Amino acid sequence: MMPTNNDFILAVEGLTVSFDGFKAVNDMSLYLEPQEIRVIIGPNGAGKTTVLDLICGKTRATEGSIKFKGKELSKMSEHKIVRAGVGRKFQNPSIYEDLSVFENLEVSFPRGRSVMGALAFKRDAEVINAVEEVARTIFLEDLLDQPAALLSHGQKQWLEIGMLLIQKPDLLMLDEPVAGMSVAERKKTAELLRVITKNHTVLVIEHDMQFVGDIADRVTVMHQGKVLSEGSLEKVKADPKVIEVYLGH
Ligand SMILES: Nc1ncnc2c1ncn2[C@@H]1O[C@H](COP(=O)(O)OP(=O)(O)OP(=O)(O)O)[C@@H](O)[C@H]1O
Repeated sequence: MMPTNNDFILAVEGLTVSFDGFKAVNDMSLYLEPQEIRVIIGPNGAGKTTVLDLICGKTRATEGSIKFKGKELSKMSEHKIVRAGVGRKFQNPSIYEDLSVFENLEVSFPRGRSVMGALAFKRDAEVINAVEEVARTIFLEDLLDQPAALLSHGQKQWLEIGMLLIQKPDLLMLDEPVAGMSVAERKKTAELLRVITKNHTVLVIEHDMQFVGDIADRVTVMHQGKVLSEGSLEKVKADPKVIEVYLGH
C-alpha cells in the first residue's frame, strides 16, 4: 500500500522561502517516519539551516505546507510549535552557565498550567525523577550539582539536548550536534541519538560523514534549496549528481 501523509510524523511539501527574490528553500519536500534519524547534508548555503528555521517557525514560508502529526505548522507561532512537540537545538549551546546541571534541566521541565498547591509535592518528585532520568541519558548523572560553566564543550551540547528531551518533544531537530567535539564525545553522541530515537524522531544537519554514517537511517542531500538525492548514505554517496556537487567539475 502507498503510504499516506498520516503514516509520516512530518510531511513537508512544496516548501519555499524567498528572501528578496532569492529562494533559499525552493519547492522542498521531506517525509519523516516516526522514530527515524534523518540527516540532511549538502554544501554550504544549500538551505539546510533554513529548512529547520521554517519547521520551528523562526522563519515564515513563502509557500508550501509543513504537516506535523496532522497539524499544519506553517502558520503557527514558535511557542505553539514547541508545544505541538517540536524541539530545536541550535549550533551554539544556550544553557545557563551559572546554574547547575540539575537546575538547567529543572528550568526546562514543562510546568503544568494551574496546579493546585496540594499537588506541589507530587510535582517536585516528578521533576526530580524526570531530571535524573534525562541526566542518565545524557551521561551527566554524576555531575548534577556541577555548574554548567565547568562542563566540557561536548557535555554542554549534551546538556542542551537534555533540556529539550525533558520537554518530551516528538521531533528533535539538531544543527551540527558534534561540531567541536572530541572523537570520544562524537561516539557517545551517536550512542545518545540511538537511545533517543526509541521515543523520538530526529532530524539532524551534519557535515561529519563518519558521524552521518554512524547515525543516519536515511540521508537527504540538499543543493540550491532543493532535494538533490535521498536514501541510505551508501546510495546517495554513489549518486552521480551528489558526486558532482561535492567534487565540483
Ligand atoms: N534571513 C535571510 N535573509 C537572506 N538570505 C538568507 C537568510 N537566511 C539564509 N539566507 C541565505 O540562504 C542560503 C541558504 O542558507 P542556509 O544557512 O540555510 O544554508 P546551509 O545549507 O545551512 O549552509 P551551511 O552548511 O553553511 O550552514 C544562503 O545563501 C544564505 O545566505
